[in-house]
Amino acid sequence: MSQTLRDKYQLLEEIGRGRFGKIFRCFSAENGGIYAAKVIDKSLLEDATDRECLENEPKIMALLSPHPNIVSIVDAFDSSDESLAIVMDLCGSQNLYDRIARSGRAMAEPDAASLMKQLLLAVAHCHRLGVAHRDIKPENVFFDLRGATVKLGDFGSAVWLGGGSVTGVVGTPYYVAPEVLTGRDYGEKVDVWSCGVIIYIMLSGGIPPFYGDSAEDIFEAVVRANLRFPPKIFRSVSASAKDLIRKMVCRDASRRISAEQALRHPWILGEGQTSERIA
Ligand SMILES: Nc1ncnc2c1ncn2[C@@H]1O[C@H](COP(=O)(O)OP(=O)(O)OP(=O)(O)O)[C@@H](O)[C@H]1O
Repeated sequence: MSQTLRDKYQLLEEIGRGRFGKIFRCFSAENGGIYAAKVIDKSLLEDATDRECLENEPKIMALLSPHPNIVSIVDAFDSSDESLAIVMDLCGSQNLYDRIARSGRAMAEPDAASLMKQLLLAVAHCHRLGVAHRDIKPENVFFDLRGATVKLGDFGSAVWLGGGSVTGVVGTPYYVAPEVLTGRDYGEKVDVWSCGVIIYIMLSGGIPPFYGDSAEDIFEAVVRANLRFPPKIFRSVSASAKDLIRKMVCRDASRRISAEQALRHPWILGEGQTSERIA
């Protein structure tokens, strides 16, 4: 008989809930480690796409692990029709969304550049292995337990592209790239767009570049892709940061820079320390 989650791990308290399951802190008697266990109740998976995505999640995490800026998978248990459990790195309780929301003001450029560099290292690793995350947003950017290292998580929407492209609307309104919404084939550059939106939000103190009162209004603004830097908000933001955002939040995916190229941009290389402050 195959081993179950509870044979190997002691489940401790619940630390989070997703659409299909719960996250627990857990203890391994075998190595004394403390991890996070995501337990998915398969009966809650309504359609075939959800089922496919969730069954893909541990496979994609295994392909990407280990990487210092990605939540690594440690173990997985699949009881074919009841539940799926993923044991992974335990992250701190604050994600990037909480950090932005709690501070209530624009993040200093060196802090934003240091976080973005780590996120781009994770994204470039995914892309090198043919994986697009497809749901990069501050809520999925976790930190290690010390709160120092970025860990990209939640690969529930990720897809293996294998050098090709896919279709299908996946993602979260503020962060989704226009080519996802227009129904065309798209590739891994959708993640670069989302990272560019995150830089904008970090440097604006929480204001997204494309917004509206409903999901439809946000989608329309995304498809128009009219990127602006209101002087009231961006007056003290460096020209270098804006240049990088423009190159990442670029409507034409073929002209949009890659994650590798973004890592070589002066704002990232100089860790957000720019001498100029011209609009
Ligand atoms: N590795 C982890 N370490 C610590 N906490 C985690 C970890 N993974 C998830 N969590 C916590 O559990 C919550 C739910 O995570 P999960 O990835 O299942 O779902 P979600 O992204 O909210 O939902 P969805 O099911 O829509 O993808 C997170 O917001 C976070 O607070």
